[in-house]
Amino acid sequence: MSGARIHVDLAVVGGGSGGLAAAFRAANHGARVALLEPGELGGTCVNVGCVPKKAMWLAADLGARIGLAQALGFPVEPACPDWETLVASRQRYIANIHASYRKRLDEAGIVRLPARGRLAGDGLVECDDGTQLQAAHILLATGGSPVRPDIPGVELGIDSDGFFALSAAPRRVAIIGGGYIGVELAGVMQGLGCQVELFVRGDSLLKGFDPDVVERLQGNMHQSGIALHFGYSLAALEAGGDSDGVRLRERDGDAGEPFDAVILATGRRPNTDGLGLEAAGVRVADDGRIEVDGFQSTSAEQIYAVGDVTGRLALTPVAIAEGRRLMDRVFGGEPGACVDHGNVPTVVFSHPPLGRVGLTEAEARERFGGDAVSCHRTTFRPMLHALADVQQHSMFKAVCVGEEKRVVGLHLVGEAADEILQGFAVAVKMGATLADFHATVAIHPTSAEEIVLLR
Ligand SMILES: Cc1cc2nc3c(=O)[nH]c(=O)nc-3n(C[C@H](O)[C@H](O)[C@H](O)COP(=O)(O)OP(=O)(O)OC[C@H]3O[C@@H](n4cnc5c(N)ncnc54)[C@H](O)[C@@H]3O)c2cc1C
Ligand SMILES: NC(=O)c1ccc[n+]([C@@H]2O[C@H](COP(=O)([O-])OP(=O)(O)OC[C@H]3O[C@@H](n4cnc5c(N)ncnc54)[C@H](O)[C@@H]3O)[C@@H](O)[C@H]2O)c1
Repeated sequence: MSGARIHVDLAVVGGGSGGLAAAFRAANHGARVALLEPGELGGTCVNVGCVPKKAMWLAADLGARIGLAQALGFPVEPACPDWETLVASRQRYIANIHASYRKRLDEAGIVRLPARGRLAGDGLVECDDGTQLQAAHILLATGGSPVRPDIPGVELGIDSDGFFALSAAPRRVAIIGGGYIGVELAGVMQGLGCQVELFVRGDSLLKGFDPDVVERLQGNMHQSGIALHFGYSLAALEAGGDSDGVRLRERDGDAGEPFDAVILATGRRPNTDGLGLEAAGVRVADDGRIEVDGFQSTSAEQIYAVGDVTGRLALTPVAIAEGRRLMDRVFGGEPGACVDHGNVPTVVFSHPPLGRVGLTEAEARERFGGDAVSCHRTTFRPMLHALADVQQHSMFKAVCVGEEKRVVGLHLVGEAADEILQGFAVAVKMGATLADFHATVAIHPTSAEEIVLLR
């Protein structure tokens, strides 16, 4: 392909969740599509995000269940998994996804270019292998990358990409950052037999989630043996001296004992470097994200962006939905097609998982006024944990508005919260009231029934 100029209806820059979904949908509408991806197909989610994370989470969850099984009389001993076997099975799963994408792209007639692209103006996309794409429409779906704090010794740490490249389990691990990734990796690594300490700047984990369920999660994480350090200000990473380890130095404090690995989970930023955005007239916000309107259009004609590069909700299903709806609009004859970013459910794959859909109590009070809001909570021990006499509790909370008690927020933490939330998200999106929940007969005995029984 090198040196060739290819004419297409759509050039997709980035073959992650959003780019692939858009490419398939556009091809389905009859468009001629080319997709540029210099790395593995599937982007962050498939290669260094949701998929490998969930594989490790499932393994950690299994480990906890071996302990529960033992308590119920099964003749088994909790043990750490063989890391190599676990990673090999994870990577086999991912290789199958790559193969499936390649096959689907070929079947859809989408031109696949293993190259990095940049905008060259007037509908032209230049690829780093010399190919030029002349496109009627261009979609930017370049995702994001981890950011590291600007401190001395930062290169001694690894980020989430580095976590997925580990060839063995570290014994002692420090994780910096109390967002999604910090919390998820803390639970995963503790569950896989590492000794985890989580260092957080603020006074709680998961800012933006409902504080009641977060507090319950913190209790469960502490119970599982994770050491939580709040109000921690990291000043530097230092080589561990005689050992191979890495020490954390706190601002105005001492460097502690060395860790075998330090994971920096301090946020992500959109991938826009070298994309030629300015010259093409694509406006970039101060924080580096590509600005788009509600229809995914950028400030430049016929150039669109979806997913993490737009810096809105950095979730795979959001990137996919944005890509599909955009292509329904551009090639599918649906001029009003766009994504409703309200009531998007999300789950943090902590141990146990924590999920939300809709507003937190504080957000509801601000939007509707304090008097209009009522909250309904339950805390309980799931049956399996009670049987095994494990002190892990679930907490479910509904935030309701008005006399009719419309449910505007649902916040769950506890076993199976990840699977329970999806169906209830449909109900919240449809405007269900607490009375609708009560009118639904419970499924007994389950954790989910606690939601339709909330008082
Ligand atoms: C550790 C981790 C766990 C996560 N877990 C979850 C989860 O459980 N659930 C969930 O919903 N979300 C999760 N996410 C978020 C999710 O992965 C992202 O929201 C999603 O991948 C965004 O998709 P995207 O298409 O915008 O970008 P990406 O999937 O990042 O794809 C962008 C692609 O663009 C390519 N690219 C970049 N620059 C260029 C260029 N110039 N030319 C051509 N190609 C280029 C990149 O190589 C990449 O493949 C997780 C993220 C991380 C990091
Ligand atoms: N289960 C999921 O759906 C899932 C999982 C992982 C990631 N994601 C997506 O990816 C996005 C990025 O995740 P993330 O965890 O990287 O970001 P995040 O914004 O959720 O968390 C980053 C954390 O790092 C902290 N931090 C930043 N700089 C720091 C510093 N110098 N020292 C100490 N702490 C510092 C922040 O206070 C914050 O708590 C999420 O917002 C989410 O949308 C989703």
